[in-house]
Amino acid sequence: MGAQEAGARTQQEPAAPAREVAVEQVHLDRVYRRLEEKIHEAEFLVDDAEKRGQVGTPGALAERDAQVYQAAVHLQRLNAEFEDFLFGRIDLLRGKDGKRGPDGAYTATEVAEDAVGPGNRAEIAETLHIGRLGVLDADYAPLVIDWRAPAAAPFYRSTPKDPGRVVRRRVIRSKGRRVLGVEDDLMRPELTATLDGEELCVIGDGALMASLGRARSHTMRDIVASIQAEQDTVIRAPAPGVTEVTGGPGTGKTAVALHRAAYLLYRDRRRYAGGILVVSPTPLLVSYTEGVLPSLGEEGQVAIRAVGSLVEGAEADTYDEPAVARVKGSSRMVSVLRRAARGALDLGGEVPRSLRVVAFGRRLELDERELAQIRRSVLGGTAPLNLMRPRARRLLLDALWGKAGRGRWEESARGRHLVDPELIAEAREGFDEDVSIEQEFTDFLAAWWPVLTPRRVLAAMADERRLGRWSRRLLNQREVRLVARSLSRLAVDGGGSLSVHDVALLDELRVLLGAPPKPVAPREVDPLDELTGLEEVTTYAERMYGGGRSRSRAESLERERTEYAHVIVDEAQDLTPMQWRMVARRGTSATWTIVGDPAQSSWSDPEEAARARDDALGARPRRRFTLTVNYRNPAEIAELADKVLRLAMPGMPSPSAVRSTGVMPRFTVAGGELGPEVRRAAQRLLDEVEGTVGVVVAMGRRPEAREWLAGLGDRVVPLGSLEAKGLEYDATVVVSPAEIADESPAGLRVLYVALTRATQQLTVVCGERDLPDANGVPDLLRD
Ligand SMILES: Nc1ncnc2c1ncn2[C@@H]1O[C@H](COP(=O)(O)OP(=O)(O)OP(=O)(O)O)[C@@H](O)[C@H]1O
Repeated sequence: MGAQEAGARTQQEPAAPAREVAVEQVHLDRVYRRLEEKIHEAEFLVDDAEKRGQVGTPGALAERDAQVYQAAVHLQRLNAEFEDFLFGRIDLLRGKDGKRGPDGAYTATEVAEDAVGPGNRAEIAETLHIGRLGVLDADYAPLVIDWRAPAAAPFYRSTPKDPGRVVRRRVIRSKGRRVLGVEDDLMRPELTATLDGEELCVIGDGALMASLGRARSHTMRDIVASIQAEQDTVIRAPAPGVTEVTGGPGTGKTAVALHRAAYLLYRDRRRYAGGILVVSPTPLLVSYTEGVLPSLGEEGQVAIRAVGSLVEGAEADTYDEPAVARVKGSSRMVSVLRRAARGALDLGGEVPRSLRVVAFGRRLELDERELAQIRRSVLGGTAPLNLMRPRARRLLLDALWGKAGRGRWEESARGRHLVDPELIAEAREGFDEDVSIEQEFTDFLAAWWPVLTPRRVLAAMADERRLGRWSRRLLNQREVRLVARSLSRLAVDGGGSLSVHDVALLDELRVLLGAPPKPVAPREVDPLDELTGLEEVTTYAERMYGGGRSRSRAESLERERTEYAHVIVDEAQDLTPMQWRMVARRGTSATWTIVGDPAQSSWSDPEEAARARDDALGARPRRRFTLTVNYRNPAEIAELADKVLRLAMPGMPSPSAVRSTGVMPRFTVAGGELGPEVRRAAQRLLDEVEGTVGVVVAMGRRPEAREWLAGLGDRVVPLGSLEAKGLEYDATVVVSPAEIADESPAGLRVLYVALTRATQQLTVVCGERDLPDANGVPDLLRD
């Protein structure tokens, strides 16, 4: 259903809602009765499965797990008492053909020619209930259709303009086993449709509005009961290549991306057992969204990671100042790091100028010139630095052997020559062994070609002079100073706190250095891996019954995983070129879904980022979609934010807000100190809304903001402007628009993000720089 084109509603008699709730209650009771039957079966199967498991053949194991899986799924669903296990229903006209799909529903999407009779009268031919999981009755008729099944698509796609077979679309609200209410949309108001001889009635104001009005909590909810047609097209888009989605704030990009992950797993579980990676801009957005997939019944195969946590063992906990971030994120860093990796060979303390060893009773020496030549020759290759080390060692030994050999040759002139190649090879082997274990040789190698870690090289870049050398003609002096200073918080070995942008640099260095891989425990051979479509069996069954062993196996597999079958990038407009490279490494043969909004980009050079994104995606075919409706902000807030959009990106269309609250944004001016005014504004909003209040300040103000708001309780969240990305609150306080806008070259776009976080109310507090007019409206928000 298009949000703008909600289906018509007719006046209903007063008893109708209760009657319709009772009708749905009857159906839900049937569903639960069926699930209870399945539970009894399940208990028997689990019991039986344990016995089969002891047989231990792959076939028996597979069968056991398949049985346990079926049982486990139903048990889990029933016991979890999902708030809305069953949430939808569609009443359909007869379709063109009489074929049924595997879920028992008719497959036709077009209406049969004779489905509508004279006087626009029609009989409902099929009623389908849609839920989080498919349930069949004992005769294999569908009691509930899985929301991702093709038969459920009309629930999301049908609009009054293009209704297909749907006459009435109903959203059912339930809690546990109790139906609480229904909301209907009529897709074919011109019809007089009957179901079992009774006229169809239409209840409520539509599900979408009901859901949008609800108070927000600290976690995102799934939107499975009210996905809109344009969103559904994205969720169900074919997997191959790249699906690119753009849309303004609040158009559901994040929600759609997460539902798409669940959909892809449903459609092709075997392929996506390779893992789906969701890259999110901040840890806050990760914790805000990570509940959605479990609520859709999917969690095992999907990793939601902040862009600063993509490298194992490197968890970013700080943000760089915009000017530093701008350099660290730029693709110029690729060349800087390449030079740094090579230059870091001289980091091993005092680098020896010559190599002296004793072998075959002689003193052998390689001088500075000879050593430099060997190094040049090794560095002529393209292998990662640490992986070049064996070759460097070999060339040193060759050179030393050459010298030892000359002496031998001289001896041979006195009649003791070695000409037999086998003897020569033997002598050489002995020579290598002798030299390699000599302390002088091993000490020399450790200092002359040290094993380098990414962190150590990064820390070495904190030396301004050294970094200046490595970035000659790539960075200017000021940029060198900024980067070096920001890295000075790292210890010499690279230990210490990392910024979000450092992590992409570390990942690049990891590739350049080829850091020796950590020894990994051999992966157990799992007979189920060989069997079509049964991967989920282990996941579920083990989660339910397997206990510690299986969980730790799954966790360790997840940790080992560096490549994914599908990569979803949320807030893609914010990835820097260096971050694109890092993400691309995790999906070299993946299919991709990328969602973002250029108008919300906090990256200063969008064109550079676009080039990096093109490189990351390569020649994969792209499919583009635009989402056009803002489900988050009321029109009053969206209109205010539009003023900043016009300044930040003139000509950029803004999404249309789907609802209006009649409550205008409020403006206040802090006289002198900001703190007391911000606290007052937050307190007032706390009294006015039920859920959360976000207080957005410039990044540099974060510590102060925490103090201003201390003691107001956990419904209030202080946030830096960059941390507000993707989040939403019932009400927001935006503190000093001018400060936020001035903080970086992309400041106006960051301000646009800050202004579009509220679902109900917005207060803008002006500080010294905002130049408020008589009504307290800052200059950036005036017409
Ligand atoms: N079809 C829908 N039904 C109900 N709620 C919806 C629907 N689509 C989106 N929403 C709600 O609208 C809000 C905005 O969604 P979401 O955060 O996914 O938007 P976004 O496009 O990612 O926004 P931004 O670009 O600002 O981060 C969320 O609360 C989401 O649950």
